[in-house]
Amino acid sequence: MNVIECSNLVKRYGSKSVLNNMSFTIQENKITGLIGRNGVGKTTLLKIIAGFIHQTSGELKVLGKSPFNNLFVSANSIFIDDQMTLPPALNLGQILEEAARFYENFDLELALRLLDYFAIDAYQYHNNLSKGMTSTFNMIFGLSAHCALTIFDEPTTGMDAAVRKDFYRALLKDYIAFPRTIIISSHHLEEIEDLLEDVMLVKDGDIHLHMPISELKEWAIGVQGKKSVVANLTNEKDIIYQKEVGVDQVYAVMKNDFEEMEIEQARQKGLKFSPISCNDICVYLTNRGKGGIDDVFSRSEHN
Ligand SMILES: Nc1ncnc2c1ncn2[C@@H]1O[C@H](COP(=O)(O)OP(=O)(O)OP(=O)(O)O)[C@@H](O)[C@H]1O
Repeated sequence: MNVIECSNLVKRYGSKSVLNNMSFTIQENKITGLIGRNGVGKTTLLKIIAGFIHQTSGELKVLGKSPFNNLFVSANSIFIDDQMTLPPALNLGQILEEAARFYENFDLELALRLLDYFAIDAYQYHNNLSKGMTSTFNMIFGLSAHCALTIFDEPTTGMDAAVRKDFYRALLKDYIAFPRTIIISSHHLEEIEDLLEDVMLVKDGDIHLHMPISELKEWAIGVQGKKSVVANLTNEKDIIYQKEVGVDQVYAVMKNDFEEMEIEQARQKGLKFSPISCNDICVYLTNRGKGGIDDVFSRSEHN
């Protein structure tokens, strides 16, 4: 079953177009990573899915319903980010108790055990928490809600490395015990890739790539060697990244659609092949085409 069905989704803020004709589906009980550069529209998309804001046009069904202002979607989904506003008059323990009354499958016992593990006092108030503790509490809230659709928008903001690691482990353990559809947006693909089943890469207001992480791991290949030999091999291929690595030597990254035999022949001509991490593939694919940061400095050095 598809938990999310989205076709030709458009979102504009005034004259600014953020999502352009986006179409995709997300199946039930999968963990999907939403990846993209700053400002590409990840939060906008997630807020539309959660029913917080309305799309400008296009069709969106979440759990079979149009999500905007829909009580069924609200009761069966949760959106966690670092801007969550929770009742200021209630302490953390009381907030969790109230949440347990709203969300049918809320695991209050788990929430209290996690609170205790992360040394967060249940009598504290949300407004008084540090940045990292706020994210940790929000994560506990989102995890314990056990909603059919759970959305984490950059959930680890402010968390230290140890807490981040614990969070991902808790998420995985809880997902195994209670499978559900989870979307995580993050800038740290390398940290979450072991958790993910699918990756959705957003670029220019559209889904640039949507595939299982296992396929993404083999999607690209790096080749290094003499410029003319590399050029011969990569002729007519879409190079997604290239840099000079010495005198007459170049390193290039491209989609891996080579036959085994082509690679073997190229090796015999002195070329070296290497795998590319999922994180690097996403960085290369979402490059803004303005060169690297070094170019900014080399231009000012030349002035
Ligand atoms: N309420 C709003 N009014 C006007 N523009 C907005 C509004 N919310 C977001 N935007 C703009 O829409 C674009 C996408 O923002 P969004 O927060 O969805 O990006 P993002 O991919 O989540 O970014 P980041 O990775 O930095 O969190 C940005 O250019 C942002 O300035």
